Amino acid sequence: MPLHQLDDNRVTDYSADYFLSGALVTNADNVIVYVNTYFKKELHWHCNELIGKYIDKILTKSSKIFLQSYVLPTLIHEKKCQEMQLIMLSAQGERMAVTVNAQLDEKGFIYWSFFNATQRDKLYDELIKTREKLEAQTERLQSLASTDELTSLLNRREMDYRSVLLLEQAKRTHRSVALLVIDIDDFKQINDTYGHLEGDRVLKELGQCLKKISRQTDLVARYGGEEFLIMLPDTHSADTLIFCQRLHQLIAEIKVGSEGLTVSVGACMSDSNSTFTELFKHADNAVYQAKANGKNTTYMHS
Ligand SMILES: Nc1nc2c(ncn2[C@@H]2O[C@H](COP(=O)(O)OP(=O)(O)OP(=O)(O)O)[C@@H](O)[C@H]2O)c(=O)[nH]1
Repeated sequence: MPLHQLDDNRVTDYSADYFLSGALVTNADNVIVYVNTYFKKELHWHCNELIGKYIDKILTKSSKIFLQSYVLPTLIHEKKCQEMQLIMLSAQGERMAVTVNAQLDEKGFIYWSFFNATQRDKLYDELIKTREKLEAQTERLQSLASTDELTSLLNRREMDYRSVLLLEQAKRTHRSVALLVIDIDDFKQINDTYGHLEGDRVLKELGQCLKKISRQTDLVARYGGEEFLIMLPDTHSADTLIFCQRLHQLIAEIKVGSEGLTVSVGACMSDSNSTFTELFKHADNAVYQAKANGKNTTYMHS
């Protein structure tokens, strides 16, 4: 324990034992030659259990690997290493997260200081948990803001947003896009006859059916009460009509009483100048035409 004599004969003890951090010295063979009493007080090591042993003794397996692969080479190269994160072991094998600074002298001795980082790690863990919670909440809010509650399809706002992006992409790649407006036939009558809950069940099943028939890249939305939209990228008019035929067949499998559900579909194809507003207008007019043609059919805008 070094004692320092002041000019006026007062003796002041500046021992490293008073520091609230571990101080340790290793020689050129990585053997411990000095430890302060922090190792006894906080980690319950007896001095003689450590002096003469390799520094590995107080480190976990992964910290030993880090020591050999990074810390020692860095010390040789740069003479010092700062704020490294290691896990130290107590005499009973308990783990303690530590921040380590180390300095190499010209004789090969390394002067290590270990700071307890448990509190910091706890705080860090809490911050990570809080961030994960916030991310999950944000995801949920984003999903709520973009999907229709009843059918889980895209809602109108999300469809308006995504359709513009999809059309821009189609223009860049010179591909055509089909827009379908799907309107349930006589839905008011379904509600009036079977009640609103049954009407909701029909909307839900139709939503699932549209999702099932569509590709991952298609946009499928509930756009209004009983009006649905599908946007098919990279699709030509012949394929669109085949798609609509299948759509009518599949939708007929949804039963309302003893009858199969029917829809009227208005379809239109994009060209290189189409905007979503124009396409929607054409497809919407086409639905009216399909209704005027007796319902349960598709009308393609030309
Ligand atoms: N159950 C239920 N009904 C809804 C919902 N949104 C809208 N509707 C009903 O959908 C019906 C639409 O009726 P109309 O616009 O007259 O259309 P329609 O009866 O399908 O007639 P056509 O379009 O000519 O075939 C109305 O009765 C609305 O109340 C909903 O979320 N749930």
